[in-house]
Amino acid sequence: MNLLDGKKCADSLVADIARKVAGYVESGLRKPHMTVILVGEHAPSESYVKSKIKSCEKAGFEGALLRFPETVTEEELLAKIREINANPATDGLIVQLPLPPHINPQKIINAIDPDKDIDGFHPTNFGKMTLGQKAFRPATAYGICKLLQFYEIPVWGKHCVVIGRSNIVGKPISIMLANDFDIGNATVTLTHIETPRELLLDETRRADIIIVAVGIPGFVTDDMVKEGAVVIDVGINRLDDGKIVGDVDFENVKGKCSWITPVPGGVGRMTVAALMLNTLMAYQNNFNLD
Ligand SMILES: Nc1nc2c(c(=O)[nH]1)N[C@@H](CN(C=O)c1ccc(C(=O)N[C@@H](CCC(=O)O)C(=O)O)cc1)CN2
Repeated sequence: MNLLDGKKCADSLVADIARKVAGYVESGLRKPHMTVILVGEHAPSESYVKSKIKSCEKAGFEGALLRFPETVTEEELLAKIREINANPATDGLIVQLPLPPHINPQKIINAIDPDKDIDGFHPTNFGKMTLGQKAFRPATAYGICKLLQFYEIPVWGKHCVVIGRSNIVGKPISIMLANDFDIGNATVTLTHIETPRELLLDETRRADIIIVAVGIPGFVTDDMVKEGAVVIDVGINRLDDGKIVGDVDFENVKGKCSWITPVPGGVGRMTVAALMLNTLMAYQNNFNLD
């Protein structure tokens, strides 16, 4: 079993970005700028946002965190988004999810200028990504592709089974793996927690690559995995004792895999690195750079 080290890969990507940014700044351009909107006091979101701002510093970006109380109205949030959309000094804007129940997340995402939508969640970017056009790609899915590329894990012609159909992970990674550009050309089955158990087992036991994002600790067990498979765990589950575990029963599954991501230290790290790649792209688009 080999570990897919998300920290190592993310550090390498961010160091590459920092070198490029240093060159742009030396030539007289301003730094890339990312704005993060955080609503409320959701503890995991606090930690993710902190790591995004820290990563901005490492990449040579300016990162601004805008905090709103839990009670902020949808209209107040939309007004702030419109203001940032109109500000040419901001290259990328994200609204950290989840949002409080009184705010419709899709309405918020739809309000972000697609040219600043570094999360790649806006329907324009999602559609372009699906059609194979240049677009911001959802960061977790993009990060998984970068991790597979970093470790030179072949995807072409492989049978991939994705478990979980969320808009931010399951759907985009299925599309990206199946597309005939980028990392793609895999044969992909998209399953989810409603998939009948027998059907799910039938698929996962034949899978060369399993990607799971269901938010259920230990969901993927060793009997579901073929010898030599690659297992990508997107889950981040906080147990009562404070421990963070993924959706894979890591201790029992690892012996069967050729490659596996740890949690923490796997896909989560790549999510933040891929967001930095998208921010760099937004900046390069703004200044017509390569
Ligand atoms: N606007 C967005 N909201 C959310 C996204 C997103 O991509 N855009 N994804 C998730 C949360 N997320 C990024 O925002 C995220 C999740 C996990 C990690 C991470 O580094 N995890 C660490 C462990 C975490 C810990 O110790 O607390 C790891 O896996 O090593 C980063 C970002 C939902 N919301």
